[in-house]
Amino acid sequence: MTQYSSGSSSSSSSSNDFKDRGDRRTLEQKLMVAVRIRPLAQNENGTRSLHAVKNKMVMLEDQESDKQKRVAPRQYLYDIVFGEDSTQEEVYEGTTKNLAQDILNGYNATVFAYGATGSGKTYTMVGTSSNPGIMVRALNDIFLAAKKLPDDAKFTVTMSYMEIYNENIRDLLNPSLGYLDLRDDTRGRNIQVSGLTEISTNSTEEVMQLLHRGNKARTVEPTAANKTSSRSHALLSVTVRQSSRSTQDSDKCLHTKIKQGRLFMIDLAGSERAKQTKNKGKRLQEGAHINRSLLALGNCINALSGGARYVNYRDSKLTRLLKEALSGNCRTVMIVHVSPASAHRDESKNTLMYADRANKISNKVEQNVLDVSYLHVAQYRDVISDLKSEISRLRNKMKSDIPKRAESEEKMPDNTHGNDFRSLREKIVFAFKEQMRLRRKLMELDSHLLGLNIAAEQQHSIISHWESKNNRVYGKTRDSDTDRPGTDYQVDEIDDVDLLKDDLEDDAAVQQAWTELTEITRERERCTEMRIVAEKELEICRKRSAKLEDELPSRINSDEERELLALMLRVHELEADKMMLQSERLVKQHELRRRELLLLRYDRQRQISDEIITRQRRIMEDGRMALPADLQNLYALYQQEIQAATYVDSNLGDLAVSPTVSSLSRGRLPPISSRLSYNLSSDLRLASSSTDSDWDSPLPPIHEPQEEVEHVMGPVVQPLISPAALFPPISAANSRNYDKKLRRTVSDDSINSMRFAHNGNGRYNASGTKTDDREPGS
Ligand SMILES: Nc1ncnc2c1ncn2[C@@H]1O[C@H](COP(=O)(O)OP(=O)(O)OP(=O)(O)O)[C@@H](O)[C@H]1O
Repeated sequence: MTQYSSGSSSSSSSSNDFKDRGDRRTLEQKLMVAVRIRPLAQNENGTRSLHAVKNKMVMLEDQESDKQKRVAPRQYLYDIVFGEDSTQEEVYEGTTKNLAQDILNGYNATVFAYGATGSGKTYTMVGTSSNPGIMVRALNDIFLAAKKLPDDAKFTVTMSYMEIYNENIRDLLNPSLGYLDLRDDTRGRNIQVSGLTEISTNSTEEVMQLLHRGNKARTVEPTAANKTSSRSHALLSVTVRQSSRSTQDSDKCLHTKIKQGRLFMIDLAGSERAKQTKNKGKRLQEGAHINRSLLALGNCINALSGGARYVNYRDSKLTRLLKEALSGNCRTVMIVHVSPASAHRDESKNTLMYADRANKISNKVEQNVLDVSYLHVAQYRDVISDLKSEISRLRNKMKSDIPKRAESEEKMPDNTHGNDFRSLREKIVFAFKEQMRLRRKLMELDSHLLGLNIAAEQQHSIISHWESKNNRVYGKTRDSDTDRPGTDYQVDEIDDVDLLKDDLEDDAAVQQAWTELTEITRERERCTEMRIVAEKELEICRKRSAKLEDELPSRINSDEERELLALMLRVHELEADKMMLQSERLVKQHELRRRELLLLRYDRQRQISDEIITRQRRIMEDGRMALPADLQNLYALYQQEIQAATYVDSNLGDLAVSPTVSSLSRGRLPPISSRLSYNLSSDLRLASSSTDSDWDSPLPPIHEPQEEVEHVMGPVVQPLISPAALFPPISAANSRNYDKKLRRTVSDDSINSMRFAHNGNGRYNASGTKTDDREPGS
């Protein structure tokens, strides 16, 4: 299943607005419109109605009637205009060359050729063997650029090629599959062509052969307007995926950076007028389908250029597939083709106007970089793409070597052959099933390892929290071994037996976390060993499959057998699709867990910051220190933030008289606490201030935390696991009981909610239930 969602692209244009979002770069990208004017054909009588002016403008001559009225010729401005004598190389360099590099940098891009029938679209996109077009040149450049990548970067190119003919999708790399379904979710996103052949290769020659094969399979018919008129829209998709492994961190996790870019190259069928093409019957019906889908495309372009809030992409399969290119995360180049001949003036004018509207469309594009900080997530996609290559190799084997088959037919009596074929088929099915089992096992082990890494991080956070809390509150010093379980704290001064009891309980909590951590580490080692064994088994299985594949061509004896095998491969393909969906779900689940952990960390940091502010404030109030102006400004900003959050949180209706403004105008700051009423600031200062002084503090009152975690900064985004479940408020005056309560929560809820239950045998499973001892993937 091929996905046509989330894409992006970059641009070399300096006018683009790049924003850095951490690792990802986002930019506002205008749809680039290029115009190519094809040379006059021999049968066109030599008069021209349009020509290029200075690579940016097309001048459209008047009609005879306008000339008499002395109407000025129309001028159209575009990003770039190629005149009649432009070469294939110039067009490629001016429109697509930069995209090839962008794809390697993890951006998505689309180039599509638009124009009336016979205007030169296929010439630009496909070209001839002596003068290749954009598709071949772009693929060549992608492979050349990939060769320059560092050796440790893993690089794969996957391609698919399809056509939309009469609103039906056909696989050009495997036309025998018949019509394919287009699927998307209810909101029209994640568009997928089910069952489309995706071939993964690192060989330029193979890609060129595939492209040639696809072009030969395309529906092309002669019409009065064009001897080789394309009767379908052809869509070539090239996906480049790079993963580079970098440093290992203290947890021995591999950090993998994955960049994925996709280049979509589309040769649209030409818009046509029945009068000009003189089409009848089947040709006329094709023309109607072509025009309808181009009309849908035109409507989308109109809506987008006019800034419409709703754009209807659902009118044709073409627009559904182009949705991302037109309005999503994708850099898009539209190459508009026109004939200069006077006879085609009206069509050319329509096309130029169409292009003019498209000129106003812009997209937000983003680099597709996934920083995978956990072990092996990157392999999910590899697993699926390996499976798909396996299937497509088998398919190719089925088709090749027919002469050999004929020879073997003569040698073998009928029933021997039947048994032989059956046994081979069974062996292939078995080998494939075995591969699927092992790959699934690997995937599940990886997923389990990811979960263990997250659980380990969580335990580290718990340990670090309790330890820092003890050091801070009771001024204890730790000996050098406290990082390990079973270590005693050195207590300087203890005059309270209860405190000592609590200390011991804290210590027990830390110890428990350490115990959990040791078990997690043990489980991690066990899984890693299982993984190594599974990988070895898979390698053996793959070799066995390859041997069976080699035998295949000589064993197929009839079309029925071929069909049977094709059916079997289809089943395998669907299995692979299913596995892909499962793997994507796993990746999403892990991403969610990772974000939960991140939220917990941020919340912890925020609590520490609040504590620092509160303590510093106490010192300032006690010492009656004057506030420096810049700090006062910062407090004002802080106050505004809290109010904004409070407003959203509690839907406070009437904030007409802003306390911030009124308090600041009196040179004082309003209270910090969001729960405090604004017009009682002086009472509140008395109620919540840390001192009994009548000194009029310029600082906001201190907010005393209550039993539950108070969010001084206003409402926080709640992670799926409440931060309170992991970290108690540092500043809680009566935190001892609360701490005890939390400790229980830490060891039960947090782990449970991360869905890692500890079973009786000291093993963790990812299901969150105390079930049996089954190995992942078994
Ligand atoms: N720039 C060019 N230089 C030389 N020949 C060209 C050029 N553009 C187009 N041609 C020739 O014009 C004819 C029509 O071109 P082409 O088939 O590419 O048109 P098309 O727009 O793809 O038409 P259709 O929509 O009917 O498929 C072909 O014979 C092609 O070789």
